[in-house]
Amino acid sequence: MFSHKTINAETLADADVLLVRSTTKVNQQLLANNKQLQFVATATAGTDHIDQNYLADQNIPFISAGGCNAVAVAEYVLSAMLVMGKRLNWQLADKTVGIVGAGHVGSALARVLTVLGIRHKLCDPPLADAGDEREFVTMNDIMQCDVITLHVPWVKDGPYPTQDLFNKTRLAALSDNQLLINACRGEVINNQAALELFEQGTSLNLVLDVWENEPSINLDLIPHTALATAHIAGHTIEGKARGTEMLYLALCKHLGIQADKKLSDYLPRAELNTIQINDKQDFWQILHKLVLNVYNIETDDQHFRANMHGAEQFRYIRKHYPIRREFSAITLNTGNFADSKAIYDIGFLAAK
Ligand SMILES: NC(=O)c1ccc[n+]([C@@H]2O[C@H](COP(=O)([O-])OP(=O)(O)OC[C@H]3O[C@@H](n4cnc5c(N)ncnc54)[C@H](O)[C@@H]3O)[C@@H](O)[C@H]2O)c1
Ligand SMILES: O=C(O)[C@H](O)[C@H](O)COP(=O)(O)O
Repeated sequence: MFSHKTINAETLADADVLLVRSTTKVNQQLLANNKQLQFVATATAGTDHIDQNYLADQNIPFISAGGCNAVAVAEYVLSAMLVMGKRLNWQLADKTVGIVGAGHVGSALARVLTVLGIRHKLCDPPLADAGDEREFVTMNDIMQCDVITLHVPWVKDGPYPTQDLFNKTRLAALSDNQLLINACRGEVINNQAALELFEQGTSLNLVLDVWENEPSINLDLIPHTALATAHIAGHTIEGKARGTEMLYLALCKHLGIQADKKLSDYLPRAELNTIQINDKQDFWQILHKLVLNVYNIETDDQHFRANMHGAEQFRYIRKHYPIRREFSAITLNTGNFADSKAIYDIGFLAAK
């Protein structure tokens, strides 16, 4: 096992299989001394750290763990919306959410919003052009939404680039009645442009989990953000374990061996495993309390602001991220609460 500090062309010279996460850049330089690699995989949804063309040229099979942390990111976005909705004095039920990128994460979020009755629109030109039958809107329509949340891969060129999707023009077009959330890749928002607009007095509501040039991010941007975290939107224990399980299954298949381990055998019981609902409160109060009980983005935000002074801290915060669970780890006693179904439909478990 290697850390980002020790993995290099020499240490990988005799590797047969390479399993990574997002901080290891897999390219010709890293694999320069290796003549025997048979399989590469990343336990992440994003693949921008992998030179897939190089692997294909070398006939090295590659897989990623698309979808492993989609639920985690959707829960992160919901927590952000609930916290920001309260700060902005919004009724979330009256707001429209624009989801850019309708893949695993965008679709998981759309499912949650559908259950909650929150209007939402999807923008995904690659899927629309490929014949996906869902209804899609343009970026111009997305720009009118109250909440805009980004779930695209980092793509530098080609027909659907996402780098700088939110350039200075788009950022300047947003009002202080809108909320922009980036939990995909930092390079999708031009951070320097955002900083310049803030310094000119814009009051954009910006939630950033991901940053340009991680881990050496632009520290000056942090105080201007409404909520800031260290690329942990997908870091539930379930999300990480699912990614590992996907790689394990793919590697077993590649090696022709029987997989005999299951993710469910390894997940610990949640510390806070049962919540009792007070059915005198209204649905949105209960939802707010439940979601923030399981994942309160403000806790991560405060920790980030207090400790984030440079690249080493960025890495440290991510590496030492506390155990975070998904709603599905928590059993609820909803008593006579009339809207229990919606709560279960966003992932919580019903007590037997
Ligand atoms: N912050 C985190 O912890 C975290 C966790 C998971 C994923 N991510 C990032 O989020 C991205 C999305 O994750 P996913 O699992 O949903 O990936 P995915 O591949 O399932 O979905 C991405 C979607 O974006 C669409 N897309 C591509 N270019 C687009 C464009 N120009 N405009 C609109 N849509 C476009 C694709 O067609 C696809 O449907 C990943 O690539 C990764 O970089 C971050
Ligand atoms: O792409 C992904 O899946 C996420 O960004 C993921 O959370 C990255 O996590 P890391 O590999 O950096 O721990």
